[in-house]
Amino acid sequence: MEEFTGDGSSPSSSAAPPQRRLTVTQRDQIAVERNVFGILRSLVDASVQTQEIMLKLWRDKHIVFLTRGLKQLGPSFHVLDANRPWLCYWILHSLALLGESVDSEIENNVVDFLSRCQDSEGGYGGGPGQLPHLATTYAAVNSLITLGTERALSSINRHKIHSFLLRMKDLSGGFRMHDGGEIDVRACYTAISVASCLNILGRELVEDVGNYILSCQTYEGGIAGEPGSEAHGGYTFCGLATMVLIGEADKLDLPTLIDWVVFRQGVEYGFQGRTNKLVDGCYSFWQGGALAVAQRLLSFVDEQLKSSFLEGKKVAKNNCSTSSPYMSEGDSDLDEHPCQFSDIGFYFLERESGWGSLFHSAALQQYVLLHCQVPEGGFRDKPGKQRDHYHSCYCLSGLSLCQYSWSKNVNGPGLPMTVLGPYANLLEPVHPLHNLVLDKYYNVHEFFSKA
Ligand SMILES: CC(C)=CCC/C(C)=C/CC/C(C)=C/COP(=O)(O)OP(=O)(O)O
Ligand SMILES: [Zn+2]
Repeated sequence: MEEFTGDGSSPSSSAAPPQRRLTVTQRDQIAVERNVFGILRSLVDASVQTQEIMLKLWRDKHIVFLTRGLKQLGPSFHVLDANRPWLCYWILHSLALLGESVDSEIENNVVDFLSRCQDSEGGYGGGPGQLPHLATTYAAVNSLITLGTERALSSINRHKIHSFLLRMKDLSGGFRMHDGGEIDVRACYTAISVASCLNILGRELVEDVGNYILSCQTYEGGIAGEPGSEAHGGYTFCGLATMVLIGEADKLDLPTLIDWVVFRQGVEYGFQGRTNKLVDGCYSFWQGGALAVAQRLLSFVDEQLKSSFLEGKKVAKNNCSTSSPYMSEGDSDLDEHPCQFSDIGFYFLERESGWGSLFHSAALQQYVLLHCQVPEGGFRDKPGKQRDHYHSCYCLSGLSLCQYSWSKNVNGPGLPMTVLGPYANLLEPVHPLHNLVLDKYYNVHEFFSKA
């Protein structure tokens, strides 16, 4: 076989120092390898570009879809007629997560519309003149907090809402959704969340609600809507958040609850709402939110694991005590200072996340961006389903939780490594107990702490 030197000159037998020689086959091999390397590199580049495109958050399209929804809320809008405060919240909160604010005309329309939904005896109904309901009260209050202006916040009749919440309180400790309505964990959460944000949370509202929630934690570890029912992600979030807001999260069986929630993340990377059901984008918030809350409860989980190990049994569930582990010394006199309960949610934000994310947050972002995001704007439950405002709100809320899930503090910066896709995907951070954009929460906390 003819030989070639490595630099292409003729073979030489002179006394010159021996040069490394390559055979034709070797040269061909190098050429082929360079080629393959080049092809691989362009494939990798192309796939990075494709990924950047596929994993891109289509902000502008979402903003158009959401804003259009808000403009349709007028008197001629009859779809979801009893749910219009919800539509306001889903849309306004989604826009706030995207860092968008609404113009003053829309803002005034929303404030006027919600004022017409406010009952003269307190609370908000699903539309003007409708029965006040806890779910729509939560949606209306969160909408007004998200608007955040003086006009929006002062349109809320806090004292009347307080009477409405007291009227919904049941002897069991739980709350009814409306006069004569069902008692469930959703009602407890919406009542306590609203009272906490409005700085009207006192002992009379808190009394025994913890015991009611404890009676809903099931053998699986998750929380059901009512005693004896099946554990569900929506109620697990509501139950856990309520327990934190009243300072009693340590009474839940936290290790089992966390176990149940983390195993709800499926092979599709999304979360399912309950055992053996399909994954759905909205559980990115309900289940992801429960874990975002739980990751700040490390000290209680440690305590429970230690005591269950030492005692060889589960922690007693009804080990009631009135002092809250969230409060600083001297805060125990709650009867004289009932509004200190409202500060629990505020100080919760200072609790550090001991573990980092408890779920696969990059995988969940992939599910939301690739399978739930509709490129024309909006989000859906899963491929094959239509986009809607509810799924847009909870997919975006879950996405935000993922992006900040490795930050030590809730208001720490979103770390580039934890944002899947381009960094421009980064959303605003949320208060995980209320699902309000953090700045909006700080604003309302300050506004009503003077009251
Ligand atoms: C603040 C507030 C009002 C919170 C609500 C929380 C929430 C989402 C509760 C879930 C209710 C529920 C049992 C849905 C099951 O629907 P399904 O059977 O259609 O869905 P699945 O198959 O995913 O369980
Ligand atoms: Zn859903």
